[in-house]
Amino acid sequence: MSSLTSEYRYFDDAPSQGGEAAAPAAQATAGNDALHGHLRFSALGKRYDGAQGKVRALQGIDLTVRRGEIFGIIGRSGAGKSSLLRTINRLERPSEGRVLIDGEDIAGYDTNRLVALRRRIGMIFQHFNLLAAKTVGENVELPLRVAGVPRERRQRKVEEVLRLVGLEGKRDAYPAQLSGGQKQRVGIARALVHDPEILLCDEATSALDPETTQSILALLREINRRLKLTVVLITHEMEVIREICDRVAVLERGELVEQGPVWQVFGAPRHPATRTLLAPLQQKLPEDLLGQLQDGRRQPNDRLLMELRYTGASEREPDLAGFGMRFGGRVTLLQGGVERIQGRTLGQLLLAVADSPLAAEALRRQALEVADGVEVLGYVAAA
Ligand SMILES: Nc1ncnc2c1ncn2[C@@H]1O[C@H](COP(=O)(O)OP(=O)(O)OP(=O)(O)O)[C@@H](O)[C@H]1O
Repeated sequence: MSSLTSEYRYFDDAPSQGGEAAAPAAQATAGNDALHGHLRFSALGKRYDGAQGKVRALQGIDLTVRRGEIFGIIGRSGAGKSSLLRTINRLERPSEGRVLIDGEDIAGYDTNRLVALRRRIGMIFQHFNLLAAKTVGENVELPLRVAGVPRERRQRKVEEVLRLVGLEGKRDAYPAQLSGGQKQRVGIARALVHDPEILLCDEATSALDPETTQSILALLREINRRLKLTVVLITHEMEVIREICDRVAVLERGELVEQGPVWQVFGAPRHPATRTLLAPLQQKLPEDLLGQLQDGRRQPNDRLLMELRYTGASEREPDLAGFGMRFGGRVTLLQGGVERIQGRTLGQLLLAVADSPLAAEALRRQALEVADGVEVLGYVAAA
């Protein structure tokens, strides 16, 4: 769970001569361009001293986030997502293992280097964390002020980032006068004022309605492409991962249980925890059909129900004419659909086949020629 105090401290804990503090880290990574925005966790573990003893929040995490990708972290509540995210900017200190940013272990960083590191890593939050008594412009300007950036440069930067997030006219507005989506745009603008290499998103769209979520995701994608920013996000909204992430990692009880390209993990989830998380996206057999389902054919015109799955693992797309030719008889699409994720076709189709000369097993074999996976569910009476 996020702690508000430490989030505010994020913008606040620079030493008074903050402007000079950026130098050491900048020097340390200079000449290492290929690695900018690159992130690696190595045998990472995190324990907390909880009220009932030690809580093991993370263990043995080995994970690489590549430069410029949008990387999602999912897991049920308490799986360790926030803990992992917050080790990247050392809002949390690892108990074991290492976090390497641009190839460098951040464990030994002193305050100055930590401040410099946090300027290279922007962060946005679920509840935006804007200061209510300050205008949009002042909120965005705050990290620059803390860093001791001269006034004129601050003004220029604030204008630039507000334009980038589509809030040109809102500089003098107060947060209370903004919609949720606009507030998150302010949060994004504030996170970008130091031209970071990495952007951390902590449930950034979870407080927003679906339409606003879409517009914020579009903005994040645009920023990722335009600024070549590495984005790491945690979310409980699987649609967010599907919409914008390149790769995804699944945490379960503090362990990394699955990772891969989104099309692969979503198309064919291997770990039970992943399957549970993705279950809301899966279509279930409609109740009326479930009630009628029988193992064998009782009447000659009973219909065989088959579920065809497209996992993205092959080039296959649902070939409607092919269904008719291969299965014989009448083929009806009862439910389902496919979508394109990262150029792959993923989805499920529930088909009913009536009056086919083929038996169930022969139909299953035919179906495997036109889909990545098939399940014969049984028979139902003719419609
Ligand atoms: N400051 C803390 N002190 C003690 N235990 C903590 C602390 N922060 C997190 N934990 C515990 O560590 C575990 C992982 O928590 P974490 O917040 O990282 O999970 P999460 O996946 O982000 O959960 P959520 O989706 O609910 O935010 C949980 O058991 C949590 O109770």
